Amino acid sequence: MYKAIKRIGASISVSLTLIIGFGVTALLFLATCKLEDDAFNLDFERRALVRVTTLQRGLEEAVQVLTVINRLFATVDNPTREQFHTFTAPLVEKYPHVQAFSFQRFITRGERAGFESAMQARYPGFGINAMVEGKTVPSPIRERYLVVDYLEPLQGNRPALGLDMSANATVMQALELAIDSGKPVSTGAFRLAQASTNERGLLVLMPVYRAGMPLDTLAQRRAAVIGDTTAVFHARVLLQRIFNAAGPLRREDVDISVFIGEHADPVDLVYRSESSASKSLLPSWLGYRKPVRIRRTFNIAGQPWHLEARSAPISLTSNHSNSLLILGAGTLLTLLAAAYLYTLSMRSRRIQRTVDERTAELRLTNVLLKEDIHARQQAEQALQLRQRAIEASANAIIIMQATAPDYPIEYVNPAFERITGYSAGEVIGHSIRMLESDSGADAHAHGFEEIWSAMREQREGNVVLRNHNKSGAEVWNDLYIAPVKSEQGTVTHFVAALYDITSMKRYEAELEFQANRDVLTGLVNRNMLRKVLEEAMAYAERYQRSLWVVFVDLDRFKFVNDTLGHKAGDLLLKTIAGRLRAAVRDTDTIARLGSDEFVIVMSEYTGIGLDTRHLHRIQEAVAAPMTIEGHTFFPTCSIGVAAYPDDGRDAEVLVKHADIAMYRAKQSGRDNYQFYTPAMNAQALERLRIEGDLRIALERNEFLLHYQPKINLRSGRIVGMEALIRWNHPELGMVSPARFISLAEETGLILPIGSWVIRTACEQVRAWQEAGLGNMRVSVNLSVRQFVQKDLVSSIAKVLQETGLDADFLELELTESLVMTDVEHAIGILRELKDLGVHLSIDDFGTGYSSLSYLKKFPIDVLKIDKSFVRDITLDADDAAITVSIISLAHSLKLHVIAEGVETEEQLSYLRQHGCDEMQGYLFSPPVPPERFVELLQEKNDTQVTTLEFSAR
Ligand SMILES: Nc1nc2c(ncn2[C@@H]2O[C@H](COP(=O)(O)O[C@H]3[C@@H](O)[C@H](n4cnc5c(=O)[nH]c(N)nc54)O[C@@H]3COP(=O)(O)O)[C@@H](O)[C@H]2O)c(=O)[nH]1
Repeated sequence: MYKAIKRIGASISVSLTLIIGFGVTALLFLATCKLEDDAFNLDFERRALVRVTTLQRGLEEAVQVLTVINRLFATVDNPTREQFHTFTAPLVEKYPHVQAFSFQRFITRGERAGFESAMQARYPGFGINAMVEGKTVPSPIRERYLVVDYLEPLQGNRPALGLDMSANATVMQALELAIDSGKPVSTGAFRLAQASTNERGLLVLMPVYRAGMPLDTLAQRRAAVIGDTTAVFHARVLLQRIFNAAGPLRREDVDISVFIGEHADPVDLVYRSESSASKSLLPSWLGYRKPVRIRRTFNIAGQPWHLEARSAPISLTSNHSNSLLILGAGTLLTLLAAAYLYTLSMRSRRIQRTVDERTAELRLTNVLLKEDIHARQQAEQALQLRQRAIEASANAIIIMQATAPDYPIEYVNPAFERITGYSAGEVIGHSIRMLESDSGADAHAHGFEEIWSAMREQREGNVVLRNHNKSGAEVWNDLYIAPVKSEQGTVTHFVAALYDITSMKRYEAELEFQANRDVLTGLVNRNMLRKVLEEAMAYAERYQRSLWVVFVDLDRFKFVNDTLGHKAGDLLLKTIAGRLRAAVRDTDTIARLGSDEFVIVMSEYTGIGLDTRHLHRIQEAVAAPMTIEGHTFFPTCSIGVAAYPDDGRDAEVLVKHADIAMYRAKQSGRDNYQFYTPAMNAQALERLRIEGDLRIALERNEFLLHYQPKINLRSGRIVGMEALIRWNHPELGMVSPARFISLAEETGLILPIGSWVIRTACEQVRAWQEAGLGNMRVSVNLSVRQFVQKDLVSSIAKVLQETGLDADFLELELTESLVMTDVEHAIGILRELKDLGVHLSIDDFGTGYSSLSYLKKFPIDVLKIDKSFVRDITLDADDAAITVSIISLAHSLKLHVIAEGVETEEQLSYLRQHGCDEMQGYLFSPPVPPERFVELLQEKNDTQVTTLEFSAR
């Protein structure tokens, strides 16, 4: 853009220079031209006027001469031809511009012949002639002739001699004027007889009157006229001679046209002088200036003359030397200036171009330089970025020289120190060998061998290393090594990337742990147990050894869990896990299957046989008292054992059989161990069958209720009864609730079954009331599932309403563990039930860990002492003490207290002695069918019931 502007500027300056230069030059030229033209015009005008004056003077002079000649005739009467010759001869000589002097005489028709013959004597062949179409021919007969009589000089004018001029109107017209005026009169132009060409001439006439004749009037003059003296002028010659005679007027730069007439009528043109310049073949407009014209009209002898002087078409150079000089000089200067400027401009342009080229080159160089710098910067930035990236890398980067055998370290990044604990200063220059921890026994340590061999073979290598950092902590590293080659392809270095995969390994271990371990206790889980067991079986098979699968289940764990919560339960489980670990051999595997179920895999090894002492050790370990959240427990466990290969060759089968055996141990009163027998398997199968039958028992109406009386210990009367379900199985006979209630709980069948129980009990009691058997209260056991069902209260209200039993005669028995599982929730439900009007009783009281503070909040009516305390009440001081405490506690809380499982008089006596309110047990009656219960009512309540009577029954 800048260049273009400069170029335009240069062009403009040159153009301006040219314009101004030419403008000034033109102005100067024009001004000078004007001056020169003015001067020329003046000069020309002056010279033209000189010509006009010369012409005028010449003509006047001729007229003067004519006047002189005419005086000859006025002075001398009828002068002779010789006289005429003598008189005119000097005049002819003096005035060469006069073609001839003549005397023209009027001759009448009659005089013609005489005249002609007289003349013929002197001039043979003479005749009066006339001019016809330029030729002289004998004049026709006329009345009067005006004949050229005297003619001087004759030479050159002979054709005119004898010429009759009377036929020439021009001549005659002028003659008349001359006759009338008595003055010389010039004719117009006409063709002269003596002229060889078509050139014309003129005559100046002056009348010749007869001597002595009066001439005062016109008529006198016309009458007196005899002829005229004539000066004959050959117009061109006349004018030529006049002008020639003028000397200085002979310049050829003036074109002169002379017309005998008032205007420049071409017909009247008698003379034209052409300058040599006007004869140029060049057109006038081409380099010639416009001619200057001077016109003058003057009168000579009554004849108007018109003269036009025209400057010859001269070139601009003539008379314009100065202006042309100026023009030339100006043009030259302008051109020089323009050329100079142009040269300057061109030079400037050349310089500019050179500068531009240099600039472009420089720019290109600059661009290339910039690109180079940019590329370098980028390369540098890339290097820096890589350097920073390496520096910032979370992984250790190590660069080693490819110099065997040590391959010294040349560079380590900050992550290296973070991972290994070694600073750059500590390792640079040293072999990577220093990183190898002394862990020869570690299989992963062999990874370093792979690194060394990779470096020796100059190839890539990758190993996972379990190593130790500087402080000795275990670290897992994933180490990649790769050779770094020079441009020539020589391996100069090795670069190693050391990834700290310790966390990943830990996480893997964690995952593995979670996949195979029980999170709570850290023991092997069910999944891992199978693997361990399969390995152990394979080992046992290979070495023909025995193998035990020991199923350990804590007794009453559910109680702890339900009463103290999961946290306490977890603590208990962890404690038990630790105890089991301590109780078994290192080679034994302990697994936790869930809840309080543990499985121990015991293998027989050489010198380490399997016997029941191992089981005892487990029992003893578990049974050690433990205190959790201030509560002391004496946990026990039930153990089932299945032996490989006798009890199964499959891991699952073995565990299942051990479970069955454990179940049997539970049934056998807990805190014992049982070895699996095929019979147990049959029982387990039966359990499954019961479960199936249980689902249809309600529909088949196979359930019935037995009622166990509750006896007031003061009155000895039946004051109520507990409704206990019975299942009259079509094949198994009467099935105890102990065999199916827990199963019904597990399957959820307890809800419809429990609902049936409540309704049936209410109907029965209401029926008895209506039958007049008294207003006794019936208690019904409520399972956990029933207690937590949402419509419990409403469904009970509905049953009461539908059966018509007053709520006061219904008592709901809830186990201690049930209400202590979620105390706040339990309190809410209990209050609702209480609001309904039913009685509430805590069953199995004393077996759990009821908080007294909570107990106070429960809106309960009765505490039922568990039969396990009653059983040994007379044998075990603790049980006796607990029983007494419960009675005392109940009373202090203004609750009734009832003891169950009373079988002996001693028990009864003890309870009565310590203020127990009621009792229930075989001592009085087992649970009995309704009909029997009616009989009992009738039997017992109608008589005074005493202790003795109980014994007697
Ligand atoms: N949720 C429900 N549970 C019920 C229902 N019916 C019974 N049960 C529970 O089943 C368990 C076993 O009951 P059962 O075999 O009927 O045993 C009861 C009595 O027969 C027995 N008992 C009564 N007196 C004595 C005695 O002197 N000695 C002795 N060894 N046993 C005796 O005690 C059982 C009653 O116990 P409890 O309920 O704690 O009062 C049992 O847990 C029942 O609760 C039911 O309909 N729903």
